Amino acid sequence: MTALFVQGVSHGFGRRQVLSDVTFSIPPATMTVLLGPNGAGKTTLVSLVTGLYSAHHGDIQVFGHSMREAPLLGLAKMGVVFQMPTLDPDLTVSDNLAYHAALHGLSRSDARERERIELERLGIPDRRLEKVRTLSGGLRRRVELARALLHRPSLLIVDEATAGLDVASRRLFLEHVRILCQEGISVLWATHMLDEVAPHDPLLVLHQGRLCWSGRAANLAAGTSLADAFLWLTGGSK
Ligand SMILES: Nc1ncnc2c1ncn2[C@@H]1O[C@H](COP(=O)(O)OP(=O)(O)OP(=O)(O)O)[C@@H](O)[C@H]1O
Repeated sequence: MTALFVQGVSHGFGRRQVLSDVTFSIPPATMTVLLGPNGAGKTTLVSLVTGLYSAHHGDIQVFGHSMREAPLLGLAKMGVVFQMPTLDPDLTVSDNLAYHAALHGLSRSDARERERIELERLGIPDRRLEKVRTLSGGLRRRVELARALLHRPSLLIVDEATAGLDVASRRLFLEHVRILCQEGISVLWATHMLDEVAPHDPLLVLHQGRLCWSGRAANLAAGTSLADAFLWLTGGSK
């Protein structure tokens, strides 16, 4: 079943049109990259998919659940790492995760077990009792990923989560997400960083609120570099 189906979505703020007739779908167990320059509309699209706003036009379905008609069913299937960090820095890692688990209706014992598994998976089992404020940016992002996975989502939305991380932390975070895909989770990865795209990734290029290309990244880069093709599509240069 299609993990995410976005059909004819348009949205704007006031008179400003930010997304125009965006249509795409995300197959199961792939990392689909939503690539676009600053201001292309990536975060607005993520906000619509995650139910923060309701799209003015069009339909969004998460595993067949309409985000307009049955948003709670869609959200139950979805984990999100937002562009802006949303952990409470004065709480411990464990308390941040427990709060999220409670929102998703997990029992305390289930939450504790899920926390153990996800912190272990992300290589930070020993940090659970530390306050988030004391962690590096890279570790905080990993905690946010652990939090997004607590309720066992089948679709993970990641919005420019590597911004501000050093090269090693960025690579590690991306590797963790790619492993999740191999384990069967579908991912929508929004970024403007070309080096985060792998040749086999399904790629969506967003420019000025319109999808201007979709297909395998390798096909876009065929005969040229991904950077040149991206700049050509988005009116940069080349
Ligand atoms: N709440 C809002 N009110 C008015 N305009 C907005 C709002 N949110 C976003 N915009 C505008 O919509 C456009 C798209 O913004 P958006 O943040 O979705 O792009 P983006 O691709 O995520 O950019 P970036 O890579 O810089 O985060 C921008 O011109 C932005 O100024």
